Amino acid sequence: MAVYTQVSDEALAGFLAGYDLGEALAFKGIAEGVENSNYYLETRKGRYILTLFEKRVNAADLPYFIGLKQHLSSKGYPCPEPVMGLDGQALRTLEDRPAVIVTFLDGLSPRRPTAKQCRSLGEGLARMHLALADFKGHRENALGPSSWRRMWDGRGADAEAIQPGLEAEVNACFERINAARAFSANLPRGTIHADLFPDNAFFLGEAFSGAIDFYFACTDALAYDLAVCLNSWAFEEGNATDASRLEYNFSKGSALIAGYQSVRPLEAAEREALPALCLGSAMRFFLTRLSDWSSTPAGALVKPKNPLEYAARLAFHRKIESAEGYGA
Ligand SMILES: Nc1ncnc2c1ncn2[C@@H]1O[C@H](COP(=O)(O)OP(=O)(O)O)[C@@H](O)[C@H]1O
Ligand SMILES: N[C@@H](CCOP(=O)(O)O)C(=O)O
Repeated sequence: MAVYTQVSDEALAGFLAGYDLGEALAFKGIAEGVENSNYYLETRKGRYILTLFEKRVNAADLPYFIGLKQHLSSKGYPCPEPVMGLDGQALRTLEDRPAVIVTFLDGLSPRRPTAKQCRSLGEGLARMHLALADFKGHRENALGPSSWRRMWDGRGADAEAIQPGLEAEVNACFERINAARAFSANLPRGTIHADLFPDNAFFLGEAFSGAIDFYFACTDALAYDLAVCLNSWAFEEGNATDASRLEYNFSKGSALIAGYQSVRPLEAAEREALPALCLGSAMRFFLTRLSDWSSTPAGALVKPKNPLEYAARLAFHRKIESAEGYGA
């Protein structure tokens, strides 16, 4: 579960005294999530999420993330809205951690997204890109292409240990990424979510109702965000023992791209870059998962995510030559 920091009753009461929310009527740790400690909070004013930021989030980035959510909320985009304290600040301290309260978002994260939900998600992603077009904040993508080689160096044996032959496969993918123009091309850039997986998107029925967890958001190619979503929404989930049988679901992928393009049509250069961007974003999640997999001790509170699910995606993308291969 992802509650790394316990909050005492006294600390919570003292913290809430800094807001105009009243006292807590309900306060419960949330099991989902892997990065930070999240609590469900209810007061007479409404329902909220209280987040305490743990070690992987750089405290210096927090004003950027808060500003981004304020910007989206001010445009009516459905996302958690930071709640200000009586001093006008959203970012405060609780149990020696940076902490924020944000509004609670209704909706459910799909376990197995349908093609209709993929289309709606694509629309929601493009609307997010447009709503953020005039956001002034800037943050480099700390997990962008220049970090991948560094993350991979020295990890070949870890990869071989989970699947013989994987080191050579990953090296072959790096050759393909290095040869691709996508990462140096002048693709349209802007503020991207960079982690809009199904567990970070909410739906009411088939309709996208909002996005959460903006803690990887950064300035990067807009089509890279679409590639992250194709990876996380359009592959049929396998299980821990048979991740190699994951397959691209053409109907879901093509619905996601169509939904995106119904709001923001892709430029020719973005279409051309799509296979390399999909390969690159699969590499990014493969590498962070491989690192977590190798460094998480057995019996740890949070179960690391399976890197083989992303090795399967790498193998798929290496064979795709054009955007048509994804149903674009
Ligand atoms: N604003 C919100 N409204 C409703 N539920 C939320 C909200 N923010 C987080 N949650 C719940 O908390 C869980 C963990 O949040 P998340 O931001 O993904 O955590 P982490 O950054 O630790 O991975 C989500 O899966 C969701 O169930
Ligand atoms: N989406 C990433 C892990 C990040 O977890 P989140 O709970 O913060 O979305 C992955 O699946 O590897």
